[in-house]
Amino acid sequence: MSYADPSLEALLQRLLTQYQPRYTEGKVANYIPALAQVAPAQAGVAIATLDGKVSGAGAFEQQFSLQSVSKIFALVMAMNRLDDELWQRVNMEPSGQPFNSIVQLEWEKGIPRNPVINAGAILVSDVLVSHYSASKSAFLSFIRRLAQTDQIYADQQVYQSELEHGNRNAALAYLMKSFGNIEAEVPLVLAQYFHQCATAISCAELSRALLFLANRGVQPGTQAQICSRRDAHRVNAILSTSGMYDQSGEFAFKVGLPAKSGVGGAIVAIVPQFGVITAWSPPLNRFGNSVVAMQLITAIAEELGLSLF
Ligand SMILES: NC(=O)CC[C@H](N)C(=O)O
Repeated sequence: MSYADPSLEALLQRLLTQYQPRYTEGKVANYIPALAQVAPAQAGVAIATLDGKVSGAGAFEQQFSLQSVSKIFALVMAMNRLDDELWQRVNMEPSGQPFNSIVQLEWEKGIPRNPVINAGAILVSDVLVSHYSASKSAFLSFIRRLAQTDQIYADQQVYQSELEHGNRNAALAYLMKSFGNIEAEVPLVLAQYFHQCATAISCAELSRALLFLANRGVQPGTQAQICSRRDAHRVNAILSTSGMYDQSGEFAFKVGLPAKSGVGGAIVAIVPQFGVITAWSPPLNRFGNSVVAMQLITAIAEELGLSLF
């Protein structure tokens, strides 16, 4: 049982009422039928703070498709198994390209620019398949442990839809395999990646699950060391420069927090030493980032003075 902070709740409610009507400015992801069916006029927002409180407004307890935000959890799991070897196989630079771009990967000989574009995340999925037994359930157990609930599953409809329409991700995976940068069989790696993307989670659960990144790798409450302090720093650095795809520069300029978006409509922002904000609303802008979630997080960071810079 967690408690809410009434003043944060009032702030979230006010901003949600102000920004939710702007969902009409975006378009729900339509690259797979399972996501194209999601109703657009929805939004939720939640803040988990290091003292264990979770405050929310709107549909903050409703689950949505985690999509690219899953790349954070997979990356932490991979970092827990590989040290420098990981950073020889994937770079740490912003890409300046759409998240599923292929050209750059060919130029750069199968080494993805960073672990949060699709190519990099597929490589990270390869590390999980190769270094964890039962890697799909290991991923799910990791998120459940962090979110402190067993009510998190991979949505089978989304998973099937991803598999059936995954040609571009398959192209990225086979291209990396041709350069010798993927170890396992490509279908296994893609199944792992799509399974991660298909995770269904709520704003409240996601905010709670990522608190360790705001707390130098330690999960507040249990005090468990989820990753090293150095790796928490590294993940936040990558999210600051690359987490919002080719809108990462603008996001740093306007908000100034490590953040990650997903085409399910979620954006999560890490506020070191304070907590984690998750906003969700399905319609996306042309970069694949949620229109309303972007506005909500920008406004929250501004009102609470959360920018790191
Ligand atoms: N940006 C995203 O959320 C991309 C995830 C999506 N499943 C894909 O691989 O294309």
